[in-house]
Amino acid sequence: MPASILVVDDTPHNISILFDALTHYGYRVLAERDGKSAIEQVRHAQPDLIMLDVMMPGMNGFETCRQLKQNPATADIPVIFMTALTESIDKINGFNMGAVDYITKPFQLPEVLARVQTHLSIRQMRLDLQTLNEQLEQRVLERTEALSRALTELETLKDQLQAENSYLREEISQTTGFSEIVTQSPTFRRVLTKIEQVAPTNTTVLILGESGTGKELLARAIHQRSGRKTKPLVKVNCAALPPTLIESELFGHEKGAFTGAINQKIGRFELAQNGTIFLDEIGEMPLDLQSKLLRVLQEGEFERVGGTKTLRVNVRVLAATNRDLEVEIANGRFREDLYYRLNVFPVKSFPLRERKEDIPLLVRHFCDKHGPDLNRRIEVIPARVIEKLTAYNWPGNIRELENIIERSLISSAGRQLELGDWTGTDWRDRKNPLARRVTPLTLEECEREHIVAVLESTHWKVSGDHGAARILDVIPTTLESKMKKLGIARP
Ligand SMILES: Nc1ncnc2c1ncn2[C@@H]1O[C@H](COP(=O)(O)OP(=O)(O)OP(=O)(O)O)[C@@H](O)[C@H]1O
Repeated sequence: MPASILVVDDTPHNISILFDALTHYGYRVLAERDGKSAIEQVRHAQPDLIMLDVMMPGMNGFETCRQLKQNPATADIPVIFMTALTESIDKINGFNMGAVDYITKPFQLPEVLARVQTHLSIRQMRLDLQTLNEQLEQRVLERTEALSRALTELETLKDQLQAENSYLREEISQTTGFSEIVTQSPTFRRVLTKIEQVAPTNTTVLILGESGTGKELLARAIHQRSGRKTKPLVKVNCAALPPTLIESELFGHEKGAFTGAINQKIGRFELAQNGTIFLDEIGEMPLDLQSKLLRVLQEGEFERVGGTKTLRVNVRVLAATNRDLEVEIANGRFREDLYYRLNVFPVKSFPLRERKEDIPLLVRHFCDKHGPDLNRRIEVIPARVIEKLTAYNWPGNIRELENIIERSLISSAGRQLELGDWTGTDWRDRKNPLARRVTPLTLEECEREHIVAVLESTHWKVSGDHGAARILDVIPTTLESKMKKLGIARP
């Protein structure tokens, strides 16, 4: 569509010149002879450009322009003023009215055409820009709406996930409250409650229980739940160290303190400063060292081996044993005062045979714990596998179960757990058929277990001052005949 131009001039001759020239260049030309009718025409024809004479009878060009610019429907149409060279007018006033240009009469047609073209292109560009802006705004609006919808969905999803998360956390903490300790046994849960109560304090805890029942796990849980958790948890296994080395391991030594002490050594108590020390197998601690340990427990003070300087430490002590310390005291192998100092808060970790309801959970836990390393993904744990595992008495407790599951994973090629060649018989059964039975124990089994435990604690010494017969309060020959009857023999 050709651009339309309105020419407003009270002189017909001027109109005619412009009409001819502009139509010649393909523009559509409209004409008016006064300001008032020009405003009418603009309103209804909406031309692309207005050429407006300044000096007109009635309403002059400036006033006509002012009124056009006041009306939002016509304000955007560019106005070019036409003025005779002889006329003295205030051109600035014209620009203030909103005009874009001036041309002078008599017309220099090439100049007129060039100016008309320029202003029509500028107007076209402005219109294009406006359309683009509108399209852009529309798109931004659409995107914002789409985004705000997506955001609403995300918010809902986030709320759901948060709810789910807190539910899961609650469920986990309801199961144990300790992410790494697996149990659903009410008895063991009571143990965990005790752990939870004592953890934030500085109290010494004595963890009792058979080997492999998770005593170390409980010690770690206490440290983790204490105010010392960012400080070290230092473990000392008293059974793993030769008695002669325990002292320097615990308290350190000075250079030259004994043959082989080439350098000064910092002991574990110093390493555990402001943290926790876990004395595993405390029953194995040599008697002569027990008084030194008692002093650290009571005063927080000690000297390095070969040293004279007294060192002070702030260390919380956790100890564990699978021995009956009271029997050890009776046998003169454990200091009574140390026992009372350690036994402030005893916690008993139960043997697996007394919490067999945990077997399915533990089996699943160990499949997940060791499966990835062995490249196994167990999805099915058959009921017959659980039944067979439950029928067993687990003398080695959870550690033994963990080993069996690790071994089973190796022989399970598919997604189902297989026990392989595991027969479920205790190696001790070969010597003693009585132990094959699962709990509850018969009176005779109970008697046998007790006698074996006491004999173990006396290193199989039957008679004499520190012998088992004295502890059991029977004469040695009676004990010997009982041992014979129950099939108890020194290993
Ligand atoms: N309740 C449990 N949940 C998950 N794993 C357990 C649990 N109890 C024990 N375990 C695992 O069984 C193994 C033996 O546990 P731990 O070393 O704590 O026993 P312990 O009583 O300290 O043994 P020991 O007296 O021989 O030192 C560890 O690998 C431990 O992670």
